[in-house]
Formats: sequence, C-alpha cells, structure tokens
Amino acid sequence: MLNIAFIAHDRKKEDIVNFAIAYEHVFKDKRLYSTGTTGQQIMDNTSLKIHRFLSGPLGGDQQIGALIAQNEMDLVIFLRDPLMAQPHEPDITALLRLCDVHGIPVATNMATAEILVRALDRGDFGWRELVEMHKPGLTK
Ligand SMILES: O=C(CO)COP(=O)(O)O
Repeated sequence: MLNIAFIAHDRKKEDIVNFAIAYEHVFKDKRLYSTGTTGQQIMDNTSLKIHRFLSGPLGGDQQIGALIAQNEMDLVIFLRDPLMAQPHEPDITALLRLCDVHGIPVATNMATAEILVRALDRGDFGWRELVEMHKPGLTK
C-alpha cells in the first residue's frame, strides 16, 4: 500500500483541506500521514484516517523526514507558504532535501499536487513498488 504525507503551512491549510476533499476517493485506500494540525483539519473535514505526527514547528517535518530516509514514503504533498518565514525553516529544507536524496515525488504547490495525484490515481506510481522490491540496504 502506498504511503502519502500531507503537510501545509497555516495560510495553505484551507487549500490542503479542499484538496483532500476533492481527492478523498484517491486517498481513502492509502496509508496517510501528516504533521499535527494539518492532519487534524483534514480529518475534521473528510472521513480519511491519518496518522498525525507532531506539529511542524515542534518536529513533525523531521518525523516525516525519518520515514522518507527509510524509503517508507511514496508521495509528499507539502503546501508551503512562500511568503512567510517559518521558525523551523531548517527542518523544512531538510525534509525537501531528503525527498531529493531518495527520489520521492514531492509537490510544494497545488498545481503540482494535482498532477501527481492524478498520476497516482492512474496507476503511474507502480514504479515505487519496484523500488520497494529492490530496496538496497539503508547504509551507504
Ligand atoms: O509547520 C508545518 C510544516 O512545516 C505544518 O505543521 P502543522 O500541520 O502542525 O501546522
């Protein structure tokens, strides 16, 4: 089963909730994770079940980063606020860096999120299962 993470900064929370509502049919049979407040708001407005980590500023981005490092995340939807500085900017940079290190599809805006989720719905993420089957050791 594919694993998906939802993360959104405060001024993008409404967008991610609307996105989760629109694609609830795609997300409902996936394993879902989120940072604390984002996941709460999505669960309050959909019937999706989400494993919530800590809120971003308290370490939630790093917790999701740990799953990425273990190759246990297949898609990250991270609606960032590009117009407001965040106190935990280093954590955000670290999470996005890990997506690049491990080749994990990551959307940082709604337009990309839309394209990735449609691809997911079409079955284009089959290659992730191949990656899983041929997973190398975790040590470098
Ligand atoms: O700050 C965040 C991501 O960097 C999101 O955290 P919350 O979902 O707890 O608001």
